[in-house]
Amino acid sequence: METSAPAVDVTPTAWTGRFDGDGPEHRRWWQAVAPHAAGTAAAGVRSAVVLGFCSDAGVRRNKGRVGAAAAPAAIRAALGPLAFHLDREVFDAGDVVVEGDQLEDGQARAGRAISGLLDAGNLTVVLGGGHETAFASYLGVAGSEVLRGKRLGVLNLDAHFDLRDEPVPSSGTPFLQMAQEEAAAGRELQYAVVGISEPNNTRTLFDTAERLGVKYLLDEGCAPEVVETFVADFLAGIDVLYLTIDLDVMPAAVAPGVSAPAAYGVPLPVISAVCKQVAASGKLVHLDVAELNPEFDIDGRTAKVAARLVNTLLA
Ligand SMILES: N=CN[C@@H](CCC(=O)O)C(=O)O
Ligand SMILES: [Mn+2]
Ligand SMILES: [Mn+2]
Repeated sequence: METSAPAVDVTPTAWTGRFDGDGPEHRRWWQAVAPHAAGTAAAGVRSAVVLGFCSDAGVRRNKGRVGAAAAPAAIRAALGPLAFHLDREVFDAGDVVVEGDQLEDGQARAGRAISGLLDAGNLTVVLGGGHETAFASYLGVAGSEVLRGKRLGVLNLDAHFDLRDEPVPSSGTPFLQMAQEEAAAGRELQYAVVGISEPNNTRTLFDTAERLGVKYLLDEGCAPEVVETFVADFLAGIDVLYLTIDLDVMPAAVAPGVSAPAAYGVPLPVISAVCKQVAASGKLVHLDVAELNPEFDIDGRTAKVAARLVNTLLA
């Protein structure tokens, strides 16, 4: 399958990692990932294409701790040394960079790049960026042929609803923006969230979630079997899935490198199980990982978790 190159700001740079040999038995991510423009997909298995979204403009607007613009490079650095056990090819399309406060422009450009990659038959993986990444992802999926006539579901693993009603878009608004776009298109957003922290979402946000018919699980209610049933029920009502992981869904000890670390959080094994479940569903068309802030990461802990989850989702 031929893949077409999206228009991005930064073309892929070399990936690095430990070298144990050139043979496939020694292969690590850094040896397996090829620049997107040079890639062709293996027959039968969708290629994955990684795209960075270097942005913390939305976090800044949302009064958070900025630094997520450096996250795509940090996640690539954490992925590079991992042993490569995947059956699919992986390409790197480079980065879309949000300059200054030009968030809407960056989201639109990333959206076009994602749509092109989806239309070429790829599984797209966006490395955010603050959670404003999610609206870029939505633009990409909604603008793609993969959605035509299909029921879209957005599954967010997050301590926050990100349904803020604000005068300008930010990292706190993407899912309300999606709901508004879907309504304008005569559809209803199918939005579910796993890991909501009650003390970190105001009554207004719960009311908005209720009004929009958002399905959610509180962090304290995320027993493994409960989460599995919740995700299975959500998957049963949709055709195509966009999965977004806000790393602050996990406890601060696991994911310290975020704008808003979680006091409680959903354990990594539960989040990992969700990733396996959605990957096995056959409905996943697009995913992103958001809110990593390398400035606050401890020993690359959060970047390693992000890399591990991306690896799980593509396996
Ligand atoms: N993407 C982040 N969203 C959260 C941040 C909360 C916080 O900074 O405490 C929100 O807007 O609710
Ligand atoms: Mn969050
Ligand atoms: Mn979020």
